[in-house]
Amino acid sequence: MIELIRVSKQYDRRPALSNVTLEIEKGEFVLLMGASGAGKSTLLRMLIGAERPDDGQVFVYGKNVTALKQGDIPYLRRKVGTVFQDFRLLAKKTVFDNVALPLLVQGISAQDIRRKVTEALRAVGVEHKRDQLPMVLSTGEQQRVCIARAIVNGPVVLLADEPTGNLDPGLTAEIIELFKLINARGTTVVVATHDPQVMTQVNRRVITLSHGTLTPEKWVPA
Ligand SMILES: Nc1ncnc2c1ncn2[C@@H]1O[C@H](COP(=O)(O)OP(=O)(O)OP(=O)(O)O)[C@@H](O)[C@H]1O
Repeated sequence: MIELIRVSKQYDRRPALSNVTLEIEKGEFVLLMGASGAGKSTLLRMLIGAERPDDGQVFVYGKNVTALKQGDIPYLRRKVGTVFQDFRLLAKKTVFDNVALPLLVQGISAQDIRRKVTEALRAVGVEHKRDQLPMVLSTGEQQRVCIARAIVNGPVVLLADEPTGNLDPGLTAEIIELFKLINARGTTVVVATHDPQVMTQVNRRVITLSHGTLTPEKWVPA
C-alpha cells in the first residue's frame, strides 16, 4: 500500500529524511514515532505529494507519487485521508459543510453528498452536531469532525499527524479507538505521534525515526 525506497530530503542542506526505505501493507495500523524534528511530518507529507524527495521513490496505492503530475495530486488525495493536530476546520462553515468540502470539487450530486457526509459523521459519532459551527464543539468533537472529513471519500489510507496532540488522555483514548475501528473496516492507518500513550493503546507495528533515519523496528502483534 505504501512503499518508500531510499528516500532522502534536505531543507537548507540539513537532512530531514536520510535514505529511508520502508513498506506498509494494506490493512496495517502503523505508528510513526520519533522526537520533534525527527522527520515524521516530512514523511507523511511525501505520501500525499505535498513534499518531493530529493532522492528515492515513494509509492502509494500502486502510484509512483514522485512521478505524479501536479494535476494528478487531487486524485491521490481522494484515496489518502489526512488528519492533523490543529484540526484545520473552516470556522464559518458548519460541521456538515466542512465534511462535505472534499466532495464538492468532485461534481458529486447533492443527494450523494448528503448520504456520504451523514455516514461519515455517524461513523465518528458527531452526526447530531452537523449544523453547528466548529468553534462551539469540544476539542474531541472537533477532531472527530476532522476524521469524518478525512474518511468521507472512503480512502484506502488514513494518515494522521499528531492527531491527539491537543487532547487529554481520555480524549486521546477515544480518538485512538476510532482509528482502530476505521482500520478494522479495512483502511490502512498511519499515525505519526510522539505520545507513548498512543503506542501502548494501539499496540501494533512501530516505525521510529531519529534525526531523519529509521531505527530498527519494534513489532507488537495485534
Ligand atoms: N518546509 C520546511 N522548511 C525548512 N525546514 C523544514 C521544513 N519542514 C521541515 N523542516 C525541518 O525538517 C526537520 C524534520 O521536520 P518534521 O516536521 O518532518 O519533523 P517531525 O518529526 O514531524 O517533528 P514535529 O513532531 O515537531 O512535527 C526539522 O528539522 C524541521 O525543522
